[in-house]
Amino acid sequence: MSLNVFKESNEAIEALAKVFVEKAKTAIAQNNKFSVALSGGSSPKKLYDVLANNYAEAIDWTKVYFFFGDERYVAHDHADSNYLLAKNGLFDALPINENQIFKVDTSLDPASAALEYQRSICAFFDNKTSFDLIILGLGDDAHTASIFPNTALIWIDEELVKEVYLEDKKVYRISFTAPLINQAKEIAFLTFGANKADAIKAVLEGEKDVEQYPAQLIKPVNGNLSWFVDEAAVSKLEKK
Ligand SMILES: O=C1O[C@H](COP(=O)(O)O)[C@@H](O)[C@H](O)[C@H]1O
Repeated sequence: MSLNVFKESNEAIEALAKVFVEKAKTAIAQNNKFSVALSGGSSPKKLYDVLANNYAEAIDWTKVYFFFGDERYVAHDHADSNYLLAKNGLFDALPINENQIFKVDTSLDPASAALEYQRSICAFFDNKTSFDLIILGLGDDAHTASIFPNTALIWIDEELVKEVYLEDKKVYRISFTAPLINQAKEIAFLTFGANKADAIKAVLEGEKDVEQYPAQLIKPVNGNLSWFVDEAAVSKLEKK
């Protein structure tokens, strides 16, 4: 595990953008394609801007295949949609075709949407599922993707994608499970801001308690795990 700490969040985002581009170049050179799963929430917005504005010519974007580590169970044009954020920031700004974008079909019921997304992932990878890069965020409560504290999703070990109902928010989400995430070649957390300091401390230095801190589940089987954070986010860590 590598912890990359930057003074400002913008520097952490720039560094992750460089890793994205490096991994894409390597994967495209080796396999003629690059598979990446994007995170949800607000943190990736600036990353999309940096990739679209500074790296438009750096890689062959027609060979990049996009997935979503989690998605809100809303229509694709809903303001909460993770797909919509990526569409506005990235897909519309770069030469990316519809067939390169794997979005969750939220017109299906939640369980069918999860099953169908799993099916399309397995088909893309010909059942040997291993993303070149999975980008994750971290919630203030130490959730990642939509693996929230005290939810059944924490204990899933068979399925790759699963629906989850969040009782407090009264919403469904569709999420990658930890076993799927942990198969990735590269996993990168992008997390910044003082409001993440307790969660990062619990995940990296707290006692093992995946029920409370689901991001502790993220341990790549054969790949690499790295964190891109700002100083504020790690201000409570003992070892930096
Ligand atoms: O709900 C979510 O939150 C986390 C963190 O989001 P952020 O807004 O603090 O960036 C995110 O990683 C996850 O994908 C998302 O659905």
